[in-house]
Amino acid sequence: MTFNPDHNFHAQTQESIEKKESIEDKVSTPSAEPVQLRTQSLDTTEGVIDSQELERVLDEAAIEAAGQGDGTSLYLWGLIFFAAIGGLLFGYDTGAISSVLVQVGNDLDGKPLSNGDKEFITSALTLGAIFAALCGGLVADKIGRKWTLVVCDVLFVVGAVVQAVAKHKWTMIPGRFIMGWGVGAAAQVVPIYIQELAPARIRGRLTTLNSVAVTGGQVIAYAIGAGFENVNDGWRWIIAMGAFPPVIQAIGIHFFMPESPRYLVKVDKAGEAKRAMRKIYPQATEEEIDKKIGVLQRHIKSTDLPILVRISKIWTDLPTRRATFLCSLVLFAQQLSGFNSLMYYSASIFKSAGLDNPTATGLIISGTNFLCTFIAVKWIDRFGRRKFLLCTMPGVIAFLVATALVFHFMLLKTGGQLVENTEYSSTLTSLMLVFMVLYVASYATGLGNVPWQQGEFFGMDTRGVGTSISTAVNWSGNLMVSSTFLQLMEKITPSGAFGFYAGLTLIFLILVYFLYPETAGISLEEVRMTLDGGFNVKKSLKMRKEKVALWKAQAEREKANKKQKAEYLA
Ligand SMILES: O[C@H]1[C@H](O)[C@@H](O)[C@H](O)[C@@H](O)[C@H]1O
Repeated sequence: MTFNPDHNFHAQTQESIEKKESIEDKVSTPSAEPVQLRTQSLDTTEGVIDSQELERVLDEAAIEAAGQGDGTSLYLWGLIFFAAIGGLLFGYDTGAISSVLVQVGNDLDGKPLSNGDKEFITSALTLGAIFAALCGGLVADKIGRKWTLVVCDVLFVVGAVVQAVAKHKWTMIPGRFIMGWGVGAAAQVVPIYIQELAPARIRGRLTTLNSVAVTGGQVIAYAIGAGFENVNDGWRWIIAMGAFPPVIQAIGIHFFMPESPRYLVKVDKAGEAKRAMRKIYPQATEEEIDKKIGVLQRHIKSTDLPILVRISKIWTDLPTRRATFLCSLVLFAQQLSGFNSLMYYSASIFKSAGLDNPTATGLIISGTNFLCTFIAVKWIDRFGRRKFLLCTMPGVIAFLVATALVFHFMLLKTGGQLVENTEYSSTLTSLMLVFMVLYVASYATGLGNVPWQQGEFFGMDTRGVGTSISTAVNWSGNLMVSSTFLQLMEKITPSGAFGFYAGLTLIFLILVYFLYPETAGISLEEVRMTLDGGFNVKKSLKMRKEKVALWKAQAEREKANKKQKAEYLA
């Protein structure tokens, strides 16, 4: 048989068009039979189908057929940039506190802050964020994603101004509490907005951009903090600077950002949704846009249950209960591994340890966290979420223990406590820094990022409620660490505090090993099937193994095809 180099490509395109048409037929024909797709059947008539999966296939088919790259447009990137300012502010406002605490001196109430005051100020933001996480999703459903972001911007600005002009602790604390509402709501809404805009094929990757924005915001906060280290009232400027990005975002929202098409369809504004879609997908035909709107309408109809029903499903529907438990577990583990004790108080620790530029040194911590986030973003899908956690959590434990040991020897001469103005061994101080950096690197590649992939554990109808609960659990863990760390160091010494986090992380590692299934590369439908009847870790690993074998075979085939084509052309 003679080889026709174009044969495979025509066949593929034809196949994808056929696949797309057959799926679209099913979508627009309520009485149609279930479609056999990939490894599972999707019943569009009962609303069993996960529309993300369906959308993904539609996107893929449309893109493959039209040969249009990954389906993104400059406009879409612009939208994601403006939305990610919310993540940047989350990072900036949580990261800035580290330098603020060491620079505030006697500026509040004319006396230095006690450890309790520092913890109170820091955790006021976290407390606000817990409340906001619980109701951010509901507000976004009521007034839309775009206007919720505007509300966040207002909260960011008001919170920043109140803190920047504060003369008393009791002005500073409410200012941070208000800001916390902005942070918590933005943390909830930005990923939702990005997810609803992004083409399904790169949705996961675009969502992790939010993590990049958060950790990037923390680096910027540390860098600005270091810049203002020796400036009079510098801490007020550090906080005040957090008031500018929200203004830029609000302008972007006003002139540039459309409401999420999904939300528009939900509130019966299909015309506006179409206009938004046309801008987001300039390469799509009018027919494709109509089909996408059809998918959204059908899907919203099948998943738009009353809020009380959705909340009760978290408990009554067993796979959803397990999903909520698992997501809360790893998001709690993320916080109780103690990372934010460094994010919030590293400058205070470094100052007590006698380092000259504590905030600038802290940049190593936030910088490592930021850079290692990219490792997670790049490899998370290929390597697998479970594997990432199981490989990095032992590193977190080991380097926490190592840090605790170094502290133990370093602080022998001051009775185990960090005492300011003491000359500590420079070798041990450097070793402390090295182990802290390694600890942060292990944290950021696993625990810092993997738990935020939580959305894939839930069905569309419970995703909002389920992730609100687990996000609130995350902020609660954050509150526990931020409101106790300094006193914990006082009571059980720094070495005891880090050892304590190591012990907690070990317990979480054991739980992850026995309970956390692999979700990478498994379709959303399959993830839910995995949680049916138990946590089914083994089943999920088997499924993934089969998938990986399938991909490998496919990759081999593609390679052989390419080789054959190259040989033919030669
Ligand atoms: O994933 C993020 C990230 O690791 C941040 O650096 C940390 O401050 C947050 O608490 C966490 O949720």
